[in-house]
Amino acid sequence: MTQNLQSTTTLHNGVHMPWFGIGVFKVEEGSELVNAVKAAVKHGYRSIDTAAIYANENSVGQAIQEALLENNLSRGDLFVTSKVWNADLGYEETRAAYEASLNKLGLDYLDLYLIHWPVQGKYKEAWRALESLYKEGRIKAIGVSNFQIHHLEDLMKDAEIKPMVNQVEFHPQLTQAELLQFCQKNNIQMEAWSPLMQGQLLDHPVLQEIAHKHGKTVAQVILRWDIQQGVVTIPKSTKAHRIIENADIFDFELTREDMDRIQALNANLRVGPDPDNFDF
Ligand SMILES: NC(=O)C1=CN([C@@H]2O[C@H](COP(=O)(O)OP(=O)(O)OC[C@H]3O[C@@H](n4cnc5c(N)ncnc54)[C@H](OP(=O)(O)O)[C@@H]3O)[C@@H](O)[C@H]2O)C=CC1
Ligand SMILES: O=C1CO[C@H](CO)[C@@H](O)[C@@H]1O
Repeated sequence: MTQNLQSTTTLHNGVHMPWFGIGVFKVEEGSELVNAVKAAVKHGYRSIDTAAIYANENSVGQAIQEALLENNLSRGDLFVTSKVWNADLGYEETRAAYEASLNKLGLDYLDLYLIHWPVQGKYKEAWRALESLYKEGRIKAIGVSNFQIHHLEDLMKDAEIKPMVNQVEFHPQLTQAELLQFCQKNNIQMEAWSPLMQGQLLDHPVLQEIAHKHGKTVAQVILRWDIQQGVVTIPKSTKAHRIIENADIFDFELTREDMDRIQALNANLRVGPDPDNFDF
């Protein structure tokens, strides 16, 4: 299936989204972040995932500008995602939050803009704002994050445009089988956040055994497992050698048995908040 780091999935509106990207949660504004994003682009990454709440859009924007120049790329070569934070959910508020993110990033459009969390009673107005920006041609694709099946069903009752992406916590201990099936049936692209479970899975014996068999690292096995089952993945690292390592997953294939063994590690364990029970 996926051939290389720049291979894309086609969203239901025809937009091409890379299967692989870099996430930048918990990386503050500054040179460490700028260098990480630049290293990623230099080594072939084309997708960057940030959010207003990460408070690092200025540095992401700086890195994008420098990376485009240094690698002789144009804006259209990159796929940039940001997210509207909970405090800004509302028609006017969300439109204003989009402008604020664009300003910080120094961009005139985003490839993907997501509702970060399904705050009850708030996400439908925010979705209307995303739909309006999309229809005005200001965003290439719109989606949601941390939506469970019932949130998606509720949103789609009133939505004019179906979400193109749902970005959720997804790793071998939280395999989200029902949600994945629902999204695939509805042509909503699943995207994995904390794909490495924030580093907590790297010494898992089953994953180590599979990694050893393929001459790969555990991180590479997990990320390969994502894309082999049609899930976009965005591991975070600020270390150049890991940025390179994480992306080096296009020269091997997990067997059906490997895939099933990883799937069987599911324990419905989260590192992040439960979308049905969060309070922020
Ligand atoms: N929509 C949402 O609600 C959320 C979205 N996200 C997005 O998903 C992205 C990824 O998730 P995140 O929570 O950052 O966690 P990840 O699962 O990507 O894990 C990141 C951690 O693993 C370490 N790491 C990365 N690669 C390797 C490697 N090859 N070997 C060993 N350790 C490694 C990193 O350390 P180091 O940097 O030192 O290499 C870091 O500590 C975020 O950055 C963000 O963009 C995340 C959380 C919530
Ligand atoms: O993406 C994320 C990381 O930051 C937030 C907290 O500050 C999380 O809640 C969110 O899911």
